[in-house]
Amino acid sequence: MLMLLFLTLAGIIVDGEWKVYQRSTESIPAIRKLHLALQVEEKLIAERGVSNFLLQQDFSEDRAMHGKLAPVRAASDRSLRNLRQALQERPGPWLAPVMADLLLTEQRLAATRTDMDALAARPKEQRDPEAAAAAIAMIPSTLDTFAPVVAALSSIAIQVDQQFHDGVDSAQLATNLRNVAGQMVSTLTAPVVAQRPLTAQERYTFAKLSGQADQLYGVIEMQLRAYSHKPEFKTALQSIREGPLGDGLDLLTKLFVIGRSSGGYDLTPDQMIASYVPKMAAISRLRDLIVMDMIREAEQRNLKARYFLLATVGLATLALGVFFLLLRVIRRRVLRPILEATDLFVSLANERLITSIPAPRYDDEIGDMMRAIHVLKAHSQERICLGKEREEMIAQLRAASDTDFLTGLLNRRAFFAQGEQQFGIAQRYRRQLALILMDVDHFKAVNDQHGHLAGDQVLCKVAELSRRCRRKVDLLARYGGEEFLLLLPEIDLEQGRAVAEKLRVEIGACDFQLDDGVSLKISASFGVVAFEHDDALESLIVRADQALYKAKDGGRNRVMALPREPGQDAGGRGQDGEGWARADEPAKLSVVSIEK
Ligand SMILES: Nc1nc2c(ncn2[C@@H]2O[C@H](COP(=O)(O)OP(=O)(O)OP(=O)(O)O)[C@@H](O)[C@H]2O)c(=O)[nH]1
Repeated sequence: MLMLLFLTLAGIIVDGEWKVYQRSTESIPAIRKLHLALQVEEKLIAERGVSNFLLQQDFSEDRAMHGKLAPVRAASDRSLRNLRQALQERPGPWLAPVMADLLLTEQRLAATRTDMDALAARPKEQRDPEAAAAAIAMIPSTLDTFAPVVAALSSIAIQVDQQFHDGVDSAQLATNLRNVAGQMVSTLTAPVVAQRPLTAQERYTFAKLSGQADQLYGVIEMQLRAYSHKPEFKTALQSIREGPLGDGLDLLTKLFVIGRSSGGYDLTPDQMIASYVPKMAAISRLRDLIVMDMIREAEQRNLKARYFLLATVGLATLALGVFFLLLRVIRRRVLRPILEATDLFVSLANERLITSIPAPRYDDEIGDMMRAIHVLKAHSQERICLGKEREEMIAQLRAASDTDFLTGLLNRRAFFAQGEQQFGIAQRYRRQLALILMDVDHFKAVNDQHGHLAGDQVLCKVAELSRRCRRKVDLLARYGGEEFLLLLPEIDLEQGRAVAEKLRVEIGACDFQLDDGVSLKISASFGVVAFEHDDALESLIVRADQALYKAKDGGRNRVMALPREPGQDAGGRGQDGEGWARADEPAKLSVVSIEK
């Protein structure tokens, strides 16, 4: 967005300078075209003067007279050609109407020349005076046709650069002055040729023209005040004052005075032309001076505009470069680190500590922030480690508090905690649940004969064998000393008995290898009960204990499965052992006892 704004601003400035440069470039050809048009005007005025002069003479047979006409016509044609060529160089929407006026001028000029040549071919006395007057009048009308071309080119030159307003006006006024001066001498040509007094019309025209000449000069002088410091302008104005409006005008005024009375002029028409016409060149020189000065000025402006344009483009490019560099630095040193920091904060918040934190590149605020994130990450890591350690410790403590330190089985506390759950399910949903209480037989003797450590080994082995016998859902615990508990969900009394029997067989079949190389054979007794309307896990254990007692009492190494008798309450060992039998005897009761 910032970049767009900058580019727009730079574009506007460069575009402004480009327009100034373009205008100044267009200005030079526009002034040149106007100059060529003013030259056409001058040549047409000159042709008019010579034509007028010749029509007063009898030159049907005079080759020399024809020789005077040809160069002025050629000059007119050349100037028209030059203008036409220049106009086509840089065409624009203005070209079509200007070319149309130019064509009309050329057509009128050609028609005028044809008429004039037809008249001139006859001896002077045979010429129709009206036709001669009409032919003479056609040349000014050609000038009138050409006037729009000059006006159009003047306004184009001014439009391109308003600064040239005075210069364009002055050049036009100079051409007008040249025209008026030419007309003045033309007015006197006929009377001087005929050596006759001036007609009233001629007197009026001359007086009017001489007044116009004075006025035009005055205006030109005023317009050129800005150029008064330039000596060449001073000289040019002075030569007009001294030439066509000085000696020249004095001569014409003298002839005018004679023409008002006698008409006896003391000079020939040729002498008059030769004395006056060359003086008119001073006016054309002033016009050319004005035009050349405008062109010089336009060229200087064009050069200046080019320098400005180049400087603006250069500065804009430089500024753009600096701007890009600045943006890069801001992006590198501020924006990117902030985005990185945001990602890092999010990572830290989500405890994704594997995200690496870039090392701070600079010793600035962003660097401080990166260092702070490093510290934050270290703290988070520490906190998470501590948390993990704590959880592990809790787990270890929990495991330790639930586990029997010798056998690794559940201890009595954990058995009750988890067993209550199973008992609750059985009680609530009337599910089957069996409990086996196992006691190693004559274990005291093992301790006594082989030592306490050997006793521990035996207990560990019994625990291992028990582990192999149980399912995943069964709870196996060391109840205390050499007693073990096995709680079997979804198992009835008979199935429980079978499990106990299997375990009894396995223990009996096992060789208990002691560290001292002695191999022992041991047995265990089992009390088995199943859940039957018991109101607590303890009562189930009590009943299992009773069954165990009966198994011990029955001779050990046997399984006693004891169903709950109607109305039986929890009781301890020492109750009547009635109702159990040896396994090898057919069971008389529902109690089954197996002895190896
Ligand atoms: N090595 C060892 N001995 C233990 C441990 N806990 C209890 N005892 C011993 O186990 C013996 C249990 O003996 P008694 O209760 O008399 O029973 P018994 O010798 O197995 O005889 P019956 O149960 O009647 O077959 C005691 O001598 C206890 O000291 C233990 O963790 N390790």
